[in-house]
Amino acid sequence: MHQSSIKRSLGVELTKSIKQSRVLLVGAGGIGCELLKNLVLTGFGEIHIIDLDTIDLSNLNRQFLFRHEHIKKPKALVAKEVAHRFQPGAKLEAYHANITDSQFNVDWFGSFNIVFNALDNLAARRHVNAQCLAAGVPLVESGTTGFNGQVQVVEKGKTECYDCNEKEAPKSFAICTIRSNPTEPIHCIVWAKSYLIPELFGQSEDNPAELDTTEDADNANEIEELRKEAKALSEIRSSMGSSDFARKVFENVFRDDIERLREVEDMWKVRAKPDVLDFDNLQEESASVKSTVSIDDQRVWTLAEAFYVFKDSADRLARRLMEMSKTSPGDAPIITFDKDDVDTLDFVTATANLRAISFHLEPKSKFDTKQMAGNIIPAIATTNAMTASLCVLQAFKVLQGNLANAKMVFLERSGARAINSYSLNPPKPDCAVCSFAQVRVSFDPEHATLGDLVGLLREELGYSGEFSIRNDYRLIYDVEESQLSSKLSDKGITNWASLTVVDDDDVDKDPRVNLQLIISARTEPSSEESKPVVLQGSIPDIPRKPKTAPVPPAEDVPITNGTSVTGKRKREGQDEDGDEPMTNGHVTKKAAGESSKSNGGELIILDDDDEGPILLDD
Ligand SMILES: Nc1ncnc2c1ncn2[C@@H]1O[C@H](COP(=O)(O)OP(=O)(O)OP(=O)(O)O)[C@@H](O)[C@H]1O
Ligand SMILES: [Zn+2]
Repeated sequence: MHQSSIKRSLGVELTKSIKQSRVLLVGAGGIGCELLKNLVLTGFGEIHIIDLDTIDLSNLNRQFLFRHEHIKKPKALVAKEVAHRFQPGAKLEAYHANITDSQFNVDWFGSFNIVFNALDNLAARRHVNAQCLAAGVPLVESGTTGFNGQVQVVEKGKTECYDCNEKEAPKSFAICTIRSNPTEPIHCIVWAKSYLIPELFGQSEDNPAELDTTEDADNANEIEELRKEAKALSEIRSSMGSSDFARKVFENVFRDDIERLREVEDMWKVRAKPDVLDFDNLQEESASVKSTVSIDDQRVWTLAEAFYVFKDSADRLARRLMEMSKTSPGDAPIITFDKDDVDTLDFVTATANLRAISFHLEPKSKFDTKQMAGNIIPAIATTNAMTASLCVLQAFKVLQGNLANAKMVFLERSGARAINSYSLNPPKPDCAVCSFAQVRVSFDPEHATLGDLVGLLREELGYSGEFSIRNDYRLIYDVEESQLSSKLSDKGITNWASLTVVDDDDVDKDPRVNLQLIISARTEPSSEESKPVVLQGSIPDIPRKPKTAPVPPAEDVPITNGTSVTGKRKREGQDEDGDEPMTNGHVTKKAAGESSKSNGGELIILDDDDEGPILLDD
């Protein structure tokens, strides 16, 4: 958009603050490329871009700033160079670096008006969240998976932070589901990939990550059964190389095992018993299957085809393993599942489908199996583009100081609307990440000890009871600590370290909220009388932890734990269809031809050729 149209749409005031803003963009991947283009074209005054990665062939389909000739070059630098061409007057700065590096300290974060996260991992997101809270800089957090997208505005003391809500643990499946009672195709795929392949060709794992091995009552019997079967399979394993190998595997898992399960009558009251598969029948039926069938990855194979691929891939893997033992005798060779290793993918697709058919579940194509087994959710350029635009719309509210109208926005396909937005919740009072007080402390790296720091907390900040000090990685001090004379630098505390003091006193003693200590190395030379650890600024008033969490205002839709993208969260009040009650957020369309109203305030008009302008009045 031309600058004068922007001024007309957004108003003089907002256009001016956009121009004067210094913003940081963390991540120049799928969302980052789109966002950078938006920021540059909207006229943001100064944009700093950071990304630790280099460009890969697989990025080119959606990270549109990158071309073939850029492969292996740093994303941040290329993104800067290419985006600069859109707006030659733009002031851009690029860093090919990790955002968690200590050079990007709190003061550096504090030099920006807004930070945008366009990251792909929890650790970096958490880090930026914490730094923005410490620096008091607003953060626009975003993420996408497939067709889903999410944008969240975070401002210390005013909104929930990224960590106010617990994040969902990676998905794992109960052993009994995988082993005995698969009810979805994914259960068969996980069985093939995380159980059968390791047992036959790899190292039998006691605790594969995808299996929940907690020994509760339900699982205990299964674990016992599993051990018995593992033994049978390891005997089969020793027949590898003989012409019987595939038959032995097949008869173990698709005949004997299924027969055993069919006898557990209780299991089949509400669903059909699994079918026993017959090796000889299928051998006959598969005689006419083309030897190239496994190349056909889009079409779901028939039972006979799956059988053919099973036998063929089992033989390929067995030959490979024997070859490997010959070339490196002594080491026990193993083959593990890799979605890009065709032999293992063929084996997983074929065995998962044989199992799916046996349990009356839907078999999957090799292509789908690859996505599911590799936990791949394809990135979708359109979702990234829409999410990046929503980030900019939210940034406008932040710049206008209009947080009351800023929103948590979700893009989704399942609900009635593609875009849903919700008022921002106030910070969770018991969130250890954002409910904190903060002090700055300078220290003399050569002399300061843990005792000096603990002394400062006791004497100047009034900590009398039990408390502990930790950093992101470990405990530095607690009441049992005896090494008070160790130097802080020996404890890994360097310039710009951030430590958290946790008041461990009982609730009845009215413990303080967490205290964040930002520690910087002293710049002026130490004199004889200067203390090794010195509080900067005045003594802060550290609030007490709330006893019970206050109820959020009634008009807000509470946002709690669940599934989504930036933090894998789901909203309370959302029913199974994904239709949630809407409160404030809504998207309305303005009749085509109506003129755009520019009040420099809350209305944002987007031009849409087909439908007329779209008014986002959120
Ligand atoms: N700690 C970090 N510091 C700087 N940049 C980071 C950090 N962690 C992740 N990133 C960057 O964030 C970007 C996230 O983009 P995106 O989700 O599109 O991932 P991708 O790796 O480019 O693509 P995909 O994972 O889908 O193949 C990546 O370019 C990645 O290098
Ligand atoms: Zn929080």
